[in-house]
Amino acid sequence: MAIIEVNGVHKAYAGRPAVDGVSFAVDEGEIFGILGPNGAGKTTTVECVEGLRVPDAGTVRVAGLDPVADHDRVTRLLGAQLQESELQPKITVAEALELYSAFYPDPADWRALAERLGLHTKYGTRFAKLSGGQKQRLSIALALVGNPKVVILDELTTGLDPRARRDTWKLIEDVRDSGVTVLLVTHFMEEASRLCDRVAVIDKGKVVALDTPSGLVSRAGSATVISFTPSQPLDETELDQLPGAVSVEQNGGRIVINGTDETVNAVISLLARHRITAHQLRVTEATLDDAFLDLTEAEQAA
Ligand SMILES: Nc1ncnc2c1ncn2[C@@H]1O[C@H](COP(=O)(O)OP(=O)(O)OP(=O)(O)O)[C@@H](O)[C@H]1O
Repeated sequence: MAIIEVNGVHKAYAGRPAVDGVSFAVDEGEIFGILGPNGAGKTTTVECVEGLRVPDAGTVRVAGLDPVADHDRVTRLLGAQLQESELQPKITVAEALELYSAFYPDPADWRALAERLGLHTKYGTRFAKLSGGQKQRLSIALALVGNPKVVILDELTTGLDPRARRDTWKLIEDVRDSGVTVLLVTHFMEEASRLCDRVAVIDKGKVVALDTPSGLVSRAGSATVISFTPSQPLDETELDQLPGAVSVEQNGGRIVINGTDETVNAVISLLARHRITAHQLRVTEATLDDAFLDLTEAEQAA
């Protein structure tokens, strides 16, 4: 069942469209990613979901409620991550958790939450003295303190080192496993691949693709790249006719074929048939990075 429904949302700033007919639905219990280049309209979209911006056209529903007309009720269902600048540098971890839990009618036990997020040894530490990873954990704790059904996390791991980023991913999985739906805005392909059940790729205010991370990868024009240097020249027509081959390039004796798994098997049979040896045979799989570039490049070139 969809807990967030965004339908044909448009939002312009001073006549310039930032969000241009965006639609998607987030199912209860999933981690749904919004991925896109800078300025694509991701933040504006989630601000419409939070009721912080009013769409010029289209509708948004959170658990069936309008985030603008039913703002108070929606605020109780949604936990949003704070921007760093929204916390006073001198506030301590315990003070921030206690203060924010007082904003909600039915808050979580903030001490249990702090323990779950590994913040219980930092109660007396001022916000300004926390490490980047600890600040992120506090912002997640504050997003969860109101016992939300949905948590919205925007650029969660930007600026974190690889270990802190991985720790944060584990936390997000734990949050989802506890029954909270997660809407995650990210620039990181690895983060989207690892965490998200489904991803909407937004570019220039439009959803250019919506699929599982592996679905997006397999849609990329060239899911598998096969390259090798044959011991003897190969007939180009035969290469072009390989099943699944999207493109074949020959450069200085090296052959590079964009294709599929099926193409890999066909290349091996072709080589065996002609008794040709392949030197430095490499088969690489496309990643979400490739899919993202494929999906957004056409637009950039336009
Ligand atoms: N308050 C505003 N006033 C005017 N223009 C804005 C405002 N907020 C965003 N924009 C413009 O709207 C477009 C979309 O911005 P938005 O912040 O939604 O994109 P984003 O995908 O979240 O980008 P980023 O990844 O860089 O945070 C951009 O061109 C941006 O410059």
